[in-house]
Amino acid sequence: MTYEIALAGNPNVGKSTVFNALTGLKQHTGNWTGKTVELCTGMFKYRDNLFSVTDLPGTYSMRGFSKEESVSRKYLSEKKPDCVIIVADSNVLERNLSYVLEILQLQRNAVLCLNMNDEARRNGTVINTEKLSKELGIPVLKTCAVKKAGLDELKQTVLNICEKPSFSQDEMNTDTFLLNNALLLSKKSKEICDKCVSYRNNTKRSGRLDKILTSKSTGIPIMLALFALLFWITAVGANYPSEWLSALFAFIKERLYELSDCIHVSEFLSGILIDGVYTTLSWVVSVMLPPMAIFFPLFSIIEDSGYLPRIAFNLDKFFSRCGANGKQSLSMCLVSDWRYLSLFCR
Ligand SMILES: Nc1nc2c(ncn2[C@@H]2O[C@H](COP(=O)(O)OP(=O)(O)OP(=O)(O)O)[C@@H](O)[C@H]2O)c(=O)[nH]1
Ligand SMILES: [Mg+2]
Repeated sequence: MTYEIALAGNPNVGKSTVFNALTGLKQHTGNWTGKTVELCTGMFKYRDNLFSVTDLPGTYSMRGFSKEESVSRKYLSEKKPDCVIIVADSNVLERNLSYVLEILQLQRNAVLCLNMNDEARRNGTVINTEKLSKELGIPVLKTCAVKKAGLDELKQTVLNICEKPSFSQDEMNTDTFLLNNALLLSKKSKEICDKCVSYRNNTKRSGRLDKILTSKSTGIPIMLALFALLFWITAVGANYPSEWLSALFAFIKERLYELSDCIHVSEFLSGILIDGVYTTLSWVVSVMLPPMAIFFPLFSIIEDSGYLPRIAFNLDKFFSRCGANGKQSLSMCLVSDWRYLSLFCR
């Protein structure tokens, strides 16, 4: 049999990582929001069944109007896949649950995949999957997609749902189903989490840190200071290796002149090769390589720390005034930082 399944959930919860782990493809992943912007489909085989998986762009609600939001909403409401894998970040389940509840309004043949279980365990967040499953009326399981943990159980659960769906598409249009939905939605995310999730103190500490990094008074100054520091370290730090590389290339250039004299290369040819090709290449390498070698590792550290989605959140209000959204700030930041750096380092 061939079944159609979809991966849905909030941005940056690991949908594409689950997708890659299931299909063996290499869909773009990274620690900031809004990487997947279009539908991406792949296949995998499990117990003689073929599954066509669609990785949906991450969204915060069904009511948004950005391109990614409409792509996901349209797919879930019109395409009606055999099963939806709803991916949630176990560390911030309460925040993720409102979208889970919205998806369940449209599609009950679903499984909740509590991803990033490794981090949740480290932070002391304990989720009672049985209770949560009862509350939501769908299977719930824990995964760690980067380590491919929990994926066999996920595939088996998906197969069970596809073979024996809890609701047929017709049933999902009946009054009983709609009443059931109303009951489910009447719970708020907090009420469900209070029953099913317990936290250790450091989760509260990280919540406090989150407030500082995203509050109006401190969020923007911290962000500006951090980027100024990043820019300064890159620009100033790159000058030293740039000078060393220039000196090294100048030394090699002298040797190349000597070599061309020695083997009697014509002035015209040595002009093209040494003054043209070699000098241009060595100039580009000595000017561009050092800032790149400093900027990108530093940016990766910031990415790994999970700060980028906070930047997107902080800037969302400003960007929305010109019809854009906060997620675009990251690509703009990368491009503009890079342009200024290459001018500055010259
Ligand atoms: N620690 C940990 N990190 C994970 C896990 N799964 C995914 N990640 C990381 O989480 C980040 C986001 O993963 P993506 O797969 O790009 O998330 P996404 O939901 O597709 O994001 P959008 O496409 O922006 O909606 C990446 O840095 C992944 O490496 C996990 O189980 N544990
Ligand atoms: Mg993605």
